[in-house]
Amino acid sequence: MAAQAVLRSSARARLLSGAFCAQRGGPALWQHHQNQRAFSNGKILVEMDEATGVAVMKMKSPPVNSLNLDFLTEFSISLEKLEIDRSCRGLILTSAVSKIFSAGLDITEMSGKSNEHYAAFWRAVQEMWLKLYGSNMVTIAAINGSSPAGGCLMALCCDYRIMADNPKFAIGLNETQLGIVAPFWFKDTMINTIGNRATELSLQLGQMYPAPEALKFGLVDKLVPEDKVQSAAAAAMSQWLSVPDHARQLTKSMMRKPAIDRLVKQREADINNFVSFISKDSIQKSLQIYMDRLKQKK
Ligand SMILES: CC/C=C\C/C=C\CCCC/C=C/C(=O)SCCNC(=O)CCNC(=O)[C@H](O)C(C)(C)COP(=O)(O)OP(=O)(O)OC[C@H]1O[C@@H](n2cnc3c(N)ncnc32)[C@H](O)[C@@H]1OP(=O)(O)O
Repeated sequence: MAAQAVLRSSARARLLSGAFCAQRGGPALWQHHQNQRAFSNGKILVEMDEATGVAVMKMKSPPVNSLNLDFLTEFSISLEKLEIDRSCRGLILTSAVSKIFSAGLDITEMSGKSNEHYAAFWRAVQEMWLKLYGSNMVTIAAINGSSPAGGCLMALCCDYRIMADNPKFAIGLNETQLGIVAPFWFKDTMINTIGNRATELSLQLGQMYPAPEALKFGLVDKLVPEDKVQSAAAAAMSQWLSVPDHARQLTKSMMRKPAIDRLVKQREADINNFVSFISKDSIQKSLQIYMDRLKQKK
């Protein structure tokens, strides 16, 4: 895919230079055990089944798998490593943290930091989206917990979503509830999944949907009991992998390329937009109020 080609160069350069690995105290090498391979960079664990060509990526950044700069960098590099591995055809994205898929973007990365930091953070968010939404692999989200905002975006980037059938777990793009605005590419990803009107309702209200409602709304494709999420994802994966890769990949590209190209074309403008928006005093105040409420609910 065009966007993949653009993206691959920078992440691959970092991957090959080992800059990221050195920063983490050593290269994230594959560990082999029978038919399994695994690597971990700290916040992400990847287990690959060589017999099926399916990798399971587990987010393990407690307490809530919030997407900070370190996490996003590890995520993109791990994904790139799988993308360039020809034996890997499918990816199941899930969480190793109980009851949480991902709490979305780390709010502390968007509060009280320098403009340079906001720009680096937003570039990393964009990169995560470009890589996951544009992946050539079959991607299935095994949503085993709550998944607000950026966590919902990650799930929406996948080709298929299976969620634990627990009404305590909710998913949605709730940005307006924080007093912030989901950018156009978050919106495009949701429109491509549930359509324009449902997206407008959902985004304006900043709606979080408990699992059963998320299924009705089309935000997720299937609900299964909590302890069956991984096995259901594996079963769905084998169905998806029965389709010839080249035909499925070209079809995926046809569906997603317009949205991907749109961000690729305006990447720098989107970063500048984010920085000027997020650094406003009124927005910083809204985020502070939201964080205070989160802490007070305990
Ligand atoms: C014009 C437009 C132009 C450009 C764009 C402009 C704007 C930018 C748009 C940015 C898009 C933003 C996307 C996002 O993802 S924003 C993040 C949204 N996330 C949330 O709202 C989630 C909030 N969290 C929760 O609801 C709950 O924590 C959760 C996930 C349901 C788990 O609940 P629970 O198990 O009870 O855990 P706690 O609430 O007690 O949380 C534990 C601990 O984690 C801290 N925390 C939670 N979420 C976050 C987060 N997202 N970032 C940072 N920290 C988080 C929480 O405060 C607790 O911390 P403590 O120190 O008290 O233990």
